[in-house]
Amino acid sequence: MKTIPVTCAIIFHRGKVLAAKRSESMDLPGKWEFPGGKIEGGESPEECLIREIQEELAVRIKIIQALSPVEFSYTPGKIIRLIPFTATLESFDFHLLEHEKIVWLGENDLFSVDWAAADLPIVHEIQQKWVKLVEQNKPID
Ligand SMILES: Nc1nc2c([nH]c(=O)n2[C@@H]2O[C@H](COP(=O)(O)OP(=O)(O)OP(=O)(O)O)[C@@H](O)[C@H]2O)c(=O)[nH]1
Repeated sequence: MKTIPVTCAIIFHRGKVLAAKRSESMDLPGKWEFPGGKIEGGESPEECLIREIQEELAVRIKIIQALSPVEFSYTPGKIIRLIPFTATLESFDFHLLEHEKIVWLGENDLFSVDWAAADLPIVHEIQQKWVKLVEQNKPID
């Protein structure tokens, strides 16, 4: 069975987290996710995630901490290992280079979008740890 490692960023800003809607040209069109992508040869998960967020949203992030990875299969014979990290923003000028739209979700609307199935355990973990994560993912200045 092939396992594909995919990183994703839970970007905190002003007490909310960023969710991104996959566009028609992507897999799982119309589903919501945490932006990120597949690890490419030789890079660490953190290097992958910083690169993917630049490529998809044109912003720089600072990685803060790892959450629990999720393994999920959409297609027989293929497993995605989704590796989440919380992060803060180091630049703010978003350009949506792949996604259809983004929204910022607070604690009470975490489940208001149609998440990709693999993301649901991550959203539950975020909800459980919400207060601590908001505190730990505040910019220092
Ligand atoms: N980035 C990302 N991918 C996710 C999430 N949840 C989830 O099921 N996936 C799935 O993970 C797979 C890889 O994601 P991707 O398409 O963003 O990877 P990528 O940018 O490297 O794309 P590529 O296929 O063009 O090289 C896709 O099948 C996607 O649907 C998520 O929260 N973030």
